[in-house]
Amino acid sequence: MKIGVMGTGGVGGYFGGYLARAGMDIHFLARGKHLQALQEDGLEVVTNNENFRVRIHATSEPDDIGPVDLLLFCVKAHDTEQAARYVESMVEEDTVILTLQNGIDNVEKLAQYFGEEKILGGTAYIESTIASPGVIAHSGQPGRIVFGELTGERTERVERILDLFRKAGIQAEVSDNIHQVLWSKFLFICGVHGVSTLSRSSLGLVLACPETRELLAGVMREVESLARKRGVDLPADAVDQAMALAESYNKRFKPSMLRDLEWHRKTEIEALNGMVVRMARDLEVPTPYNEVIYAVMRLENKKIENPVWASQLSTGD
Ligand SMILES: NC(=O)C1=CN([C@@H]2O[C@H](COP(=O)(O)OP(=O)(O)OC[C@H]3O[C@@H](n4cnc5c(N)ncnc54)[C@H](OP(=O)(O)O)[C@@H]3O)[C@@H](O)[C@H]2O)C=CC1
Ligand SMILES: CC(C)(CO)C(=O)C(=O)O
Repeated sequence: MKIGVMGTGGVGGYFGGYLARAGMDIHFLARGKHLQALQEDGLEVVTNNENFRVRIHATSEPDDIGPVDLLLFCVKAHDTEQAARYVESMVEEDTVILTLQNGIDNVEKLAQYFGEEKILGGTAYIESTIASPGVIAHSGQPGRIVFGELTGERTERVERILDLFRKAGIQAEVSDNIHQVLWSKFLFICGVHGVSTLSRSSLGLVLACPETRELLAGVMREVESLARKRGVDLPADAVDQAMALAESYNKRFKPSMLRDLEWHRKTEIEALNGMVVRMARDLEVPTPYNEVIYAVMRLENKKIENPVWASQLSTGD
């Protein structure tokens, strides 16, 4: 099976690295200094218990790769549409596209572009990032993928992809209700990413302060109300489950949105709490906590995207 990776970052570089090490026919799209390092020195994956470097085919030209059987979609949610246009030449009739991104509208965006029948929903449970050009650093538990057909069917293509992941030593499972999986994770990360980033605090600190802990649960409850209004079949105790999951994380855990903010990189706020606010307005679901997070984080994104404007309004007489 010929595999393409759209976005060789924390997620694409980690899982793609394992697939490459297992000898799979895999091709990576990257750019800038990261691409140069990948081409010159290979891809290095650094984890808690093992480090490895593997020679890979990395390029910024989709035409150099050509059509693939499986395309792993691993860019930030705000890059989904540009990336979809970019990889057009890699997608043919039987190509399967598996998104491992955070957010709940990536499937829909990809389906609009390529057709729903090509898309598998998925999510990654992992803490990983590009530590330096060519190097993916991972921490915490081994990365895990949950994915499935949008219809919930256990198809032959899903079995083949599961087999591929497992042969590469990647923990993976198939869900017969991927919409529920995506919404449960969305509820979790809108709370955890939103409150940790707003307060510039690790998850342990957020949980240790009663007020931010209540804020965290409140953000999650708003997402739960929205999901129920949209008819998403979340478990009855979705918020309790998400809070228990938050408790199970390392106390020093910093979500990727907080890391992005600290490194002055555009955050995924539009695809997370911003998405909640927009959908909730249409459905008349009150989401005041999410609105505050969105307003503050939207400003942060504007400052990152337009530093000259930000400094003109911040300094001087
Ligand atoms: N990292 C994590 O621990 C987790 C992340 N996720 C989710 O997975 C998704 C990916 O996250 P993550 O891997 O951290 O993101 P990264 O920013 O680390 O990786 C995305 C990569 O895609 C590259 N890219 C984007 N557009 C193009 C393009 N047109 N051509 C070539 N390269 C391109 C980016 O390059 P550039 O930097 O130049 O923009 C970047 O290197 C997000 O939705 C995230 O929320 C989910 C679970 C955990
Ligand atoms: C919360 C976590 C680590 C789940 O894997 C995540 O999705 C992220 O930080 O982007």
